[in-house]
Amino acid sequence: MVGNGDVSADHVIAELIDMGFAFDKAVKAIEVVGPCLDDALEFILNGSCDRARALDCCSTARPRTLGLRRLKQSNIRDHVCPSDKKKRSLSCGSCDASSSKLMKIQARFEPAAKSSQQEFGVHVQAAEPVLTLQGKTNVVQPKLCSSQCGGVELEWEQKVSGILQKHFGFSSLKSFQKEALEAWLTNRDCLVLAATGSGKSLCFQIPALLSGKIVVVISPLISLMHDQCLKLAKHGVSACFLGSGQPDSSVESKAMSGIYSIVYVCPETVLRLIEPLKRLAESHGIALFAIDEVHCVSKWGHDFRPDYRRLSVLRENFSTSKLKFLKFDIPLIALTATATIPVREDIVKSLHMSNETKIILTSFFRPNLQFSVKHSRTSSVSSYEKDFRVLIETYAVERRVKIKKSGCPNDIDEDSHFSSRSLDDNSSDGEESFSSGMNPDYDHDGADANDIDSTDDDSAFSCGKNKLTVEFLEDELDNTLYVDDFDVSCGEFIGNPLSASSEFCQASVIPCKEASLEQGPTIVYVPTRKETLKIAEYLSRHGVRAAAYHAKLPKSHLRRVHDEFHRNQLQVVVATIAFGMGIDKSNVRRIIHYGWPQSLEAYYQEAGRAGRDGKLSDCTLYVNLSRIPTLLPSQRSEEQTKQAYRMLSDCFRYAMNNSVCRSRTLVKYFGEELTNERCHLCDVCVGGPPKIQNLKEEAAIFLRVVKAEYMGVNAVYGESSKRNFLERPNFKTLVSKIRQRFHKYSASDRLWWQGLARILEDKGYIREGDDDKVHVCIKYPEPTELGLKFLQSVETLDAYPEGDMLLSTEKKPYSSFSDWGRGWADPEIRRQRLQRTKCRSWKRKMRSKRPPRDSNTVRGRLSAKLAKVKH
Ligand SMILES: Nc1ncnc2c1ncn2[C@@H]1O[C@H](COP(=O)(O)OP(=O)(O)OP(=O)(O)O)[C@@H](O)[C@H]1O
Ligand SMILES: [Mg+2]
Repeated sequence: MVGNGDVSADHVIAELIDMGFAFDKAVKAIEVVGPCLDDALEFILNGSCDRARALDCCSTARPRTLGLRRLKQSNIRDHVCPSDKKKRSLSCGSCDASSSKLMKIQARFEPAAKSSQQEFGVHVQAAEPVLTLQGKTNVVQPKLCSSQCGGVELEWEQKVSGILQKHFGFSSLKSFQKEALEAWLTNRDCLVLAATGSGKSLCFQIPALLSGKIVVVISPLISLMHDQCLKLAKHGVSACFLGSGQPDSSVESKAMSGIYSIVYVCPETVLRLIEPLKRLAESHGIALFAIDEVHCVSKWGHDFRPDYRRLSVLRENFSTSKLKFLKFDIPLIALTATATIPVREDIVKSLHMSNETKIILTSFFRPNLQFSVKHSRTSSVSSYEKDFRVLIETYAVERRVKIKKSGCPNDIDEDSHFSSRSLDDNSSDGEESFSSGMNPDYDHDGADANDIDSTDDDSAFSCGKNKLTVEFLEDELDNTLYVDDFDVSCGEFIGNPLSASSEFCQASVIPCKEASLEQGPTIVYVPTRKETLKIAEYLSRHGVRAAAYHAKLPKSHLRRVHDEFHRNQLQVVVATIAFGMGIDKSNVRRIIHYGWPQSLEAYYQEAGRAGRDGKLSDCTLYVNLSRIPTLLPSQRSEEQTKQAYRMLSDCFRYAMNNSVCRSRTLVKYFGEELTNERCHLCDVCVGGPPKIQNLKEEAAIFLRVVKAEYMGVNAVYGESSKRNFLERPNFKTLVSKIRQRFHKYSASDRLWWQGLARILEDKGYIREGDDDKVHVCIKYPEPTELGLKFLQSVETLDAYPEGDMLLSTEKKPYSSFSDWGRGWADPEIRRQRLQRTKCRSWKRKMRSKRPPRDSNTVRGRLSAKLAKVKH
């Protein structure tokens, strides 16, 4: 029928697809019930439809939207506001004997509104509000009072277990999830700190299903809310998201009238909706306020959002003192995977969480992630060639296998050059967003004398088949994707059947180092937008199905990347931090950080996208160990800048360290001591630390020079004078002095001394003299008492050389300016350098010979004008 060119059927299918239903589902519905939208809808949602009535209804001119509303509301309302029939009230004596805990737990299941049932006594359990697998309302009959049938705990655990099986396909709760539920059942606020991918979302999803009341979830990103709503719909739970990214204006009023079990909302919107939420609390009951990714509350966190800080209004407005119909303050649950100890304290304080807040702290350790750090300049195509060779080869093998299986190379070839093609497709709507709001506004590390990094030109960019315009070349840190930055086609999700082959069933294999990586996608995180495009283009050119992702790309492109990534159609996404929080795809096998992350929290958060199925996954950090990271977001207060530098410094130390297990360092950063000494997977555990060295002689020289300079300046200007500090030589000058005074070290590398200074600082022998600023690396070293004592002692200084120290001792053409000068004497070095200079001047010449700009574009006209002025 559908395939026979039936126009009305096609029309109905199109409408269904518009509503967000899958094509095959729409086709099947039409085949069964005929080309009637209402009946097709009923068939999809309820899994059945009276065929005779369907035919009858097709001839009735009933407004389509009304039909839809009737279906949705009757289905969902039925269980969101459980009717008298669905409840059993017990005022029996057996209940009187129950403990106070029982009373509290029972209160959980009462609707907040003063309903008629309340007059009959305490409800033991509300009907379970669930949608069946077919999307049909299904009310589980309430059970008898728990004290009658053997224990409250057993009662609710059984109930949860049923919900878990039915909706999510899991056999049991994880212990931290159980603890969080227990806290909620006893009306306590709760702060959950659990590893990425551990399953925090269930802690606030189950209460909605268990109580029949509404759970309001505050979430920072629209893409995250969208993903979660889609998943819930798949699991048969009605949910929606609200915010400026919500295209359907009716969803908000529907949510406020209690249609959805779970309402996701961005912080700005929840602040606006306080009054409607109060009415919702009275009419339907709000079971819980969940604040997801709660580290955004804290100024000390890596992703501070000012609106998150104002969420204390939830406690202020939804407490018994404000709302007389409440029996207890509506509990808050706050969840994050990346909060250091100061951040946790800040969260509890700023959200006005109660003094009895239950803190659930699980291990941050991810046993299936193998961490490693590699040195790379990360800025040139030659680095890409070196660093992405294995990745390209891996996917090439995958392609070959696919071609062999399908026997049709064309199918697969079509997918290459993905990123370029996708961007081209969107060029029209993307143009505006690319050219607006981009400030090349970040601190560059002043390349110092010893840095021999050759800056790359844009040749890699312009020589590709699909040229990218200059509008793509902005170089700013990405803004995190705020709610407004991402629009989605629908925001309303009604439960769909749970697929039998649930991708959420977790594998519980604990990988060992011998295991090899399975096939799966990769996310490459880069610090700037420009690099997302450069690298995606590079990978596409080498046959990898790769796409770029950053907040300023066209929304349609971002949507497509999300979509294709989740459907395994993309092999690599090259992204800024905008593709971080909440990406929950089970089989991500590799996370590559290509450049310095802004903090270890951000790093761990992004690395946490890997291996969510529990299988071995790789997290590699490629950074230029010869450069101090200084890339910071613009528009920060002085205090925030200091904090940002502190976080960068922690990152820098993490990468430089090569003697302590990486996982150990990472979890320690979040205040956890790994029970095992090592993870047995990271590069340090597998490759072992470098050879320990006695650095006494160098340490003594360094301390002596620092002491002499420090004393000298103090002697001239007095100890506490401001001038004293300004006159003090900085680290670079100190190294020059060492080179001048000690012949043995005349050709030594500054990087080596930088590593030594860090070791001395860690030991407490020197300190930073500049108290006004935070530096990633010590800038004005000052000797400490301990350092001066060490100078007098015969103590040795045994230490592992760090990343920069090892790098500086690796063979390289020259290690200092003097060596560089000497290099000209070597004919081979001279030839190479002259070759490079020739190449540069040739490129300059070619640039000047570029064809005239297109007079149809603003840029073209402007450059023509400029050329005129020059002449
Ligand atoms: N009890 C459980 N048993 C098995 N799998 C579970 C359980 N709870 C959650 N999961 C699975 O764990 C995965 C991660 O869940 P979720 O997205 O809630 O993680 P998260 O802790 O919020 O991670 P992130 O910090 O990255 O947001 C999901 O795919 C989910 O299916
Ligand atoms: Mg989460």
